[in-house]
This record gives sequence, structure tokens and C-alpha cells, in this order.
Amino acid sequence: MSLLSTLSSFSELPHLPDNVTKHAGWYIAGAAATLVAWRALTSGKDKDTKDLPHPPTRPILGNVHLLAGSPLTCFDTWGPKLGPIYQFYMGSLRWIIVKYVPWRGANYSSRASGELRYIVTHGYKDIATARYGDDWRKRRRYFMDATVRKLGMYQANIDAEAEHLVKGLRATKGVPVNPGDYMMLYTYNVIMGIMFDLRFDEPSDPWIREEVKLQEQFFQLTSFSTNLSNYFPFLRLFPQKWVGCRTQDGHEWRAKFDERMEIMFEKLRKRIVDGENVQSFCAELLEREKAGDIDHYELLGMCTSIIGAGVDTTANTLNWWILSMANHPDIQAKVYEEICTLYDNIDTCPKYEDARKLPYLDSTIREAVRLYPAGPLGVPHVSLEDDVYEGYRIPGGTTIIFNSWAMNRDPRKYPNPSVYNPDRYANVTSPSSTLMNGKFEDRDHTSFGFGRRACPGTHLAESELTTATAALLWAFEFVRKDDALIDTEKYRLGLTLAPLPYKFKLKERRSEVLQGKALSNVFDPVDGKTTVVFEDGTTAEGDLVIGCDAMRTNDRSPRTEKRLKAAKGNGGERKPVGAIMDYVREYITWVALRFMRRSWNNDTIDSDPDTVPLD
Ligand code: HEM
Repeated sequence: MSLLSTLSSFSELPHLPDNVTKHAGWYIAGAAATLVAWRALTSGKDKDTKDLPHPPTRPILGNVHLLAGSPLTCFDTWGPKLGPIYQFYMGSLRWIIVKYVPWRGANYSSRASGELRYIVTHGYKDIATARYGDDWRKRRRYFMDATVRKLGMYQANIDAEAEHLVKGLRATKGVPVNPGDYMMLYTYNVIMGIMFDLRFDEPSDPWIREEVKLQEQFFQLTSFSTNLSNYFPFLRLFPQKWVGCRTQDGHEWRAKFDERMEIMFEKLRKRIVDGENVQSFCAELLEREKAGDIDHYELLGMCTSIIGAGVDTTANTLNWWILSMANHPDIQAKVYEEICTLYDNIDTCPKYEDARKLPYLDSTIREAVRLYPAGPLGVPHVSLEDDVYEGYRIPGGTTIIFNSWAMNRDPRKYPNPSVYNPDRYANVTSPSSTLMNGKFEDRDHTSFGFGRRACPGTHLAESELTTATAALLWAFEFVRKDDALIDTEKYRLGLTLAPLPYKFKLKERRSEVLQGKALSNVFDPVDGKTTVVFEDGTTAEGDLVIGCDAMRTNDRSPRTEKRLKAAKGNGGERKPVGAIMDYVREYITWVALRFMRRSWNNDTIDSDPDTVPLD
């Protein structure tokens, strides 16, 4: 379900006017007649081309019922049988999924339309959902100017944030916390530093909690079950509120996000007016707005993309890397040894300039990015024009998913693909940001996307990951809570791919040196407890818990908020009958999806007569 949520945001259809509902019968009859006529007119055409293979489909549903469970597993099953390129149906929509198809040209570089996406981006005036064209190119160029050409200008910030990350975790004094919150604070602060020259101290800061909530709401707003009419257009014949289309929530989300951004911009303007020379990306954007190069909505849209794409992705990659270190003490020890031998100034927290010279550390990061891509199915692309690929017809406007998950785990390229083995990158020296622009076969992995839409934040992500991992490992040892390996093949697929909550201990390595005193931190492998002695003589012990649950703390969807307000009787706008309808709709959706899965989950590709024969 969660993946579908992500994917669904790329396939919404335009809204039909309300009066459609009055003439539903005529519309259905008209649509059926058009379909028959179209079939008659087009049959026999394109004799030289063929349709792509596809898994068995059900009338109306297509393949939605199979994907609703675990899409990655579903694609893992279909892929070996259907080959490197095949199609499947999301209700009435045909999507294509590819593996090892190195399309780089403009044709496969656009994005799909969608009503909610239109709302939350002020009409695609951002980077990530913008259609291919001059406006997208311009915004992407401005962004990359800051994060590639001028990255050096922000590096001191990133170094300082990595040190804050270490200090923040040390300051918890062994009280169990969720380090995932600290990773998120780190990546959010890096982005806020670049955009506004601003930072926050604590993950518990109300501004940060609100941010976590907004990101989660954004994800829910574009989720599968709230947008069923994307795939089943006949649902558009009903009032959209009945079928869960949450346009009003989309407007509210946008208003809230804009309000927060305007507060940031106001602070920035004031500092500039006061004569401060603020070096920040948004200060540059304000200049560009003044010069008429961009309008205010583009300004806000770009902020949406950068925060939306740049925080959770890198934070969860760090969570996966920590998990990998905790699972592999031998690998962890080797990285630490590399830090000790190659880094001269071991008494101070390493900075990027030193960390980037540690090849084994670099391999451990690449391996985590390969095995756990933040967006395992990337962001769907859309083709602009009709095309024929190896004899297959690919109509313009088709949604195309690049299956990074499968590509990164192909045993032909990565022997024992699910094993965390940094040595596979022993001879790779070029950064991913360089390799992704070279030959497809030479890439270290495909986690940063494809062609012209490939991630423009790759350089920044590389710098953030290198700086933070070196600082963390310099300061702490990650120790598994018990002997059993933490299961890395289970995950939560929400906004990005996140590990399930897992427990480990942070054993401080350098407290003595950092504090200038012979303080101790002792990990007892027998009872599994770590005791840290602090400067003031106090001691503490405890587990540190990491996991995606942190991303959900305090989370409440707009709908839940309204319900709570209504329940408290404090005048929430939603009337009780509206709340009941919400429950009923959610329940029906839930039952329907469970029913569909139970009824058809015995389907196999081979047993279905509709399946296109495979060689
Ligand atoms: C480990 C970290 C990251 C990973 C794995 C990652 C991955 C991706 C992927 C797979 C895409 C879609 C590419 C495609 O459509 O083919 C993407 C797009 C994007 N990413 Fe990243 N990303 C990361 C970090 C960042 C950061 C730090 C930023 C910015 C601060 C960022 C900004 C963007 C933007 C703006 C897009 C949309 C590009 C477009 O549509 O033209 N990403 N990213």
C-alpha cells in the first residue's frame, strides 16, 4: 500500500465538473461507444510493433489488487518472468516498468499530471513534478548552481551540523532516544542552512515536529486509498468527497506550508534589509524574483521540492547505514581503523575534507545506498511522444517506473546481491554523482535515478553522508542489542524506504578525549548494558532505539485532526456526519482491498490464461 501511495501521486487525472454526476448514465454509454469505435479503428494498425508482456489482469482492477500488498515483492516475482521491460495496469492506467533500459533522452523525462499534485505545487511550479521543458530546466539549473558549483560555500555548515549530531546524541546521556530523529534534524538543518542560513537545536523543537507532520501528511494526501479515482475513472462520476479525494486537505496543506515558508522569507528579508550579507540559496532566489526570472509561486515550489526530496531521503540512508554497521562489527572495526590510521587529527571530529579521503568508509556508504535505495522505484517518468523500443509500442504519455530496487539487486552485476559487502566497491573511486552521468553499465548503483531527471541533490547527499558517517563512527561504536542479526530485508515503504524499528547501543569511543578527562564508557557484552560516565560524575545506561517510527511520532493526518476536534466538541469544522462518512469510506476501502487480495492472491503468472506467453 505504501509504495502505491508514493506512486499514486504521479497518476492523478484531471477533475470532472460536478454536473457530470447528473448525467452519469449518458457518460458511461458514450464512453463505451467510444471505446468500441476506437478498438475498431485501431485494430490491425502497427503490425510491425507488439504489446509489452504483462501479468494477468482483472477486469476494472487491472493489477491493483496484486500491488496493494507488497509492490516490491510483486515486481520481484513478475520481473524474472516478464523480462526487463513489461507493463501492468493500475485500474485503467497502463504503466511500464523497466530494468536495464538506459533511456536518457528527453522523451522519457517528463512527469504526470495530477490534481492533488497540481494543488500542492501551485501548478507544478517546483522541480520534482514539473513537466519537462524550459521552466523545469531553469529551476533545476538554479538549484544545481547552489548544490554543485557552490557546494564548497556550504560545506563548513555541513561539517558543523555533523558535529552537532554527535553532540546531540552524546547529550542524551544514555537515555533511550530515537536516533532517527537526530538524523532527520541533521538533514533538515543542512537544507535550512543552504536555503535560509538557519538551524534548529533540538529534534523536539515544535517547528521540527511540525515539519515531520507536514511531510507525513503530504505522503498521506497523495496516498493510494485517498485517490482511488486516479485508477478507476468511473469513480469520478460520484462526488469526489465520497470517494476520498482530499482536495480540500491539499489546499490546507499548501496554505500551511506556504505560511511557514513566508515566515522564513520574512526573516531573511529583514536580515538583508538590516545590511547582513546572507549567503543562502533563497537569498539568491529573492534576487531572481526581483529581477523577474521567477515568480513567487516558483520560489515556493522550489522550496517544496528541496525540502520534500532532500530531508527524509538522506536521513533514512543514514539509518540504514547505522543498521549495517551494527550488523557487521568486523566491517565497522575496519572503517574505524581506517579513520584512526588515515586521519591525522584523531582528537577532533573529522570534517568532510578528511572524511572524503577514506575509501573504505566510502564503500560502506555506497553499499548502503545500493541495498536500500531511498526511492526503490524512483519517481515515475512520463514519455512525451510515441516510441518503439525493441519492437514494443510505447505510447506518449505512458508512466514509466525505473526499478532501481531490482537493478541494484541483480545477481549478474552484484553477486550475492542481498549481502552487505562494501568490498564490491573496492576499485570504484569516482563519486556516484559522476558515474550517473557516464555509461549505464559503469554505474555503482542506480539509487539516484535516471537520465535528465536524475537526482540533482546527489553531490549534496554524498557530502552529507560522508561527513555524518565519519563523525558518527569516530564518536560511537554501534552495538547490536543481541546476537541475532537485525533483519534488513524488512522495511517500511512510506515517503522513502525506511528500516523497521530496531534496537542498538551507542558506545561512546572518545568521551575521554573530548572531555579532557579519563571518563569511561563501558559496554558489558554479558548483560548487554552500556554505562557511560559523564564529566559531572553522573552515569547513565540505556538503549538507543532507531527506526522509522520516529517519523511518525506525533503524526496526525488532517482527517484525524478534524475528528479529534469534532470529538472534543470545540467547533471543528467537520460535522459528525462527515466524520462518520470518513470512517465508512475507510472501512469499505479496507475491506475491499483485503477481499481482493484474499480472492486473488493465489494467482500465478503461469496459471493465468490471459498471460502473454513468455520465452
Ligand atoms: C541518499 C539521498 C538521496 C537519494 C537516494 C535520492 C534519490 C532520488 C531519486 C531516485 C530521484 C528521482 C530521479 C528520477 O526521476 O529518475 C530524485 C529526485 C530528486 N532529488 Fe534526490 N535523492 C537523495 C537526496 C537528495 C537531496 C539531498 C536533495 C536536495 C536537497 C534531492 C533533491 C531532489 C530533487 C529536487 C529531485 C527531483 C529532480 C527532477 O525531477 O528533476 N535529493 N532523488
